[in-house]
Amino acid sequence: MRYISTRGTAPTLSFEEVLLTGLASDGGLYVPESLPSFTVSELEEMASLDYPSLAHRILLPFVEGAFESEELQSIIDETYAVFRHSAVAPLVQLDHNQWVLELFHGPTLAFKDFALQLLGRLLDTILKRRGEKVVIMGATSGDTGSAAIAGCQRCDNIDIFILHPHQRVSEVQRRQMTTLSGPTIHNLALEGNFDDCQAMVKASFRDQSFLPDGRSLVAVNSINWARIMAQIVYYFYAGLALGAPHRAAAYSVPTGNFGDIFAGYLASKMGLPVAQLMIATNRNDVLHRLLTSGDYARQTLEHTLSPSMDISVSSNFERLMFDLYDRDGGAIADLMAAFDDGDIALSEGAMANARMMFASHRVDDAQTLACISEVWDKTGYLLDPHSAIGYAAALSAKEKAELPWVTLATAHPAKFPDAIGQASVGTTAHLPLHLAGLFELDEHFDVLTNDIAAVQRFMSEHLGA
Ligand SMILES: Cc1ncc(COP(=O)(O)O)c(C=O)c1O
Ligand SMILES: N[C@@H](CCOP(=O)(O)O)C(=O)O
Repeated sequence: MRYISTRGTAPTLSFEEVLLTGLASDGGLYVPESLPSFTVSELEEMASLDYPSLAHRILLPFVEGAFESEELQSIIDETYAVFRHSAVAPLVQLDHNQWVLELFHGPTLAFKDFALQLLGRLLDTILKRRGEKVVIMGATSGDTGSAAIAGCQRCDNIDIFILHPHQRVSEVQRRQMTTLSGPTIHNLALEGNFDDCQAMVKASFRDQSFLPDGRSLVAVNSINWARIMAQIVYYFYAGLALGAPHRAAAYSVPTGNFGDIFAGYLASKMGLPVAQLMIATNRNDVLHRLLTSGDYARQTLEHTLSPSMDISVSSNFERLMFDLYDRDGGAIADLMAAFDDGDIALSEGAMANARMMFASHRVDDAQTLACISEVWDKTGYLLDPHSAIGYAAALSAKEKAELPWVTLATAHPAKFPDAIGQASVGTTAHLPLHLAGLFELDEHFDVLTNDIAAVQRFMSEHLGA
């Protein structure tokens, strides 16, 4: 399997090379040159597989050349054995035709664990094999940070720097990152928002000259293909449980950086029957406005009750645009250059293609709280604010109400006690036992100004030998 850049001019890479990188050298994102796909009879046979076996079946073609079949299976088995639910990604039915896919049973209570527990293990194996040290740099609006640290802290050959927006993540999210300490783990609280953190990470990947010789950056954000790849699996797992390949389901996905929903799009291209992908956004609704108007216009970032989705530049949308423009890297390079300078309008053909698969819905804070409280009153099920946005969006799809809808429950409600409190449901969500002492542990983080030179100076001064 080879990987190509969405902007057409960077060299094609192997899986091992893609895992060890972030942005392509032309500024694009890597995608597989071609996708594996499954026939109806293969899908029928896959329907009986447990999560780790299904993951192996789906991921093996993507890692070709880097991992043999048995080695991959043992890494996958180890990865999902740390999840607290034996089904790994259980489906819970809340109403007629309404399911939630619980993606929060990993160590840090968010869907990020599915990919980052795996990525950490794949990276560790490759770095040991190559005898190399790398520097991990990531941006988080709350969940990627702790999942990346938890996933990669086993790696001997890394230093890890995670940027989060100062005072813009929940206290539980912050503590989950900042209490994971060690000489190679660095949490940087940036006096800015998530877009600033993400822009700094991307700029650092483009010019890595601030690092000492021999070191290079590896991404843990969804710009790294390995993140997307691992997230494809749970769409198959849910779809097969609900009758695929003979019945199609629709998926509602709380969306920020467009990585999770892009994995659903890939699942459909690989043969899973997907009736619709619903982009569920909070007030930061760039993608909802794009789908409605065709204009891809920047927006001032707002702080909401669903902080992990407080994102206005969705990295992975570029991967979808690449397909919408018939994989024409030159066209994407031109569009992204124009987007750097302002707003862009997508062609009618591209928008028509996008609307064949995607719908969108925007949910504000008041609607989020109303959804948490209505679902609690009706079913006794407590949604976190991000999952509530997904659920409210699924319910909004009235003309498709005959479909089975799967809302991706992307985080555990205990990560957001303030929002749950505001929903006045008369209950609280408890942290699982392994995090019960979170509020007693010491925190370690440095507050830095919103200045890339300051961040890069900090990094080069704090790199291990
Ligand atoms: C809890 C939660 N829900 C939804 C999202 C949005 O997912 P994506 O960025 O892949 O669109 C995030 C952040 O990525 C998140 O942490
Ligand atoms: N919502 C994320 C933001 C980073 O997105 P990623 O999927 O590209 O890592 C977070 O919680 O950190």
